Amino acid sequence: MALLNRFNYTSPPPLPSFTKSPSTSTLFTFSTLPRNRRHNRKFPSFKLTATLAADTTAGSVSNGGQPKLVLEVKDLTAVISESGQKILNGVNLSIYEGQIHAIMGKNGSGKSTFAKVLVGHKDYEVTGGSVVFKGENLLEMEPEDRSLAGLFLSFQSPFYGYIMPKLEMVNIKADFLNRNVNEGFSGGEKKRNEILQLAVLGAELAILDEIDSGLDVDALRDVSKAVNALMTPTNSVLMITHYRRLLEFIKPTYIHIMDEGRISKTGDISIASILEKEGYKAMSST
Ligand SMILES: Nc1ncnc2c1ncn2[C@@H]1O[C@H](COP(=O)(O)OP(=O)(O)OP(=O)(O)O)[C@@H](O)[C@H]1O
Repeated sequence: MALLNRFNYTSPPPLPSFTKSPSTSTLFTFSTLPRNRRHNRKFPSFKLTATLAADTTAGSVSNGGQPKLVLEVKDLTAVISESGQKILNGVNLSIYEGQIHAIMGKNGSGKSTFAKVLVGHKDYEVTGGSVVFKGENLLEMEPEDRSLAGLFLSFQSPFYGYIMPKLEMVNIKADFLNRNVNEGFSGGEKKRNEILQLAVLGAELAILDEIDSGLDVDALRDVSKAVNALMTPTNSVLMITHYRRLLEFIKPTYIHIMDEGRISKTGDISIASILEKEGYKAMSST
């Protein structure tokens, strides 16, 4: 029985606690949507094996005591457009300003699909649920409109003066500017380049899909440093990873486990430690 795939939006739960020792392309979501933020104080709660309850407002910024909701995903279901195969089976997730959320999960559990659905990738069709991004109904927007609204942006033509300090921050040599984006870059350099996009564009919500894949330890440190340096009280990050080492560099407010197209568990960094020691069987909902 899945114990954690249900959200209770009725009352603010206590802080997370555990009672049990219990692939793809990289993309970014950039938000420059109008500031008609909704001050929504609905909090999800969860149950993990014995007891886990997560107040996902932890780590969020309080302006006048009111955490600001950046992304609210409710019961999101989606299929592959071509085949109709169901991939997302009711994703629920709330991200508040200043938070870093990590999604982990077995291969094929739907992590990247979730990320792509958020940016309106044409391969997927949303069949149910809702996604509110800073008060806007994301699902009503065409992918182009999401891009125009700042949801997805591909870095094309840098403004030299503006990005020089950013280049330094992510440890990229200035000759980068003389090359076309991603032309002649190694895998690790591409990752740094992608983080540079994030640096330049100042994403408010960045979705980082396996930014740790293919990076050597120095590059991982650089990339993580850049992400951390970009965090402000109003920035948020949703990162997908298989490995705890990234989470040691970029410390998540919450870790979610995706299983068969839904978030089945939520907790703190200890989830990653358990995963590393025991594998996903330790996350089994039985
Ligand atoms: N465009 C597509 N066409 C066909 N199948 C797809 C497509 N996109 C996703 N899938 C399938 O949907 C399932 C979920 O894929 P997804 O890439 O979201 O998983 P994931 O959790 O990111 O996996 P990994 O950890 O290996 O990156 C997989 O079985 C995958 O083969």
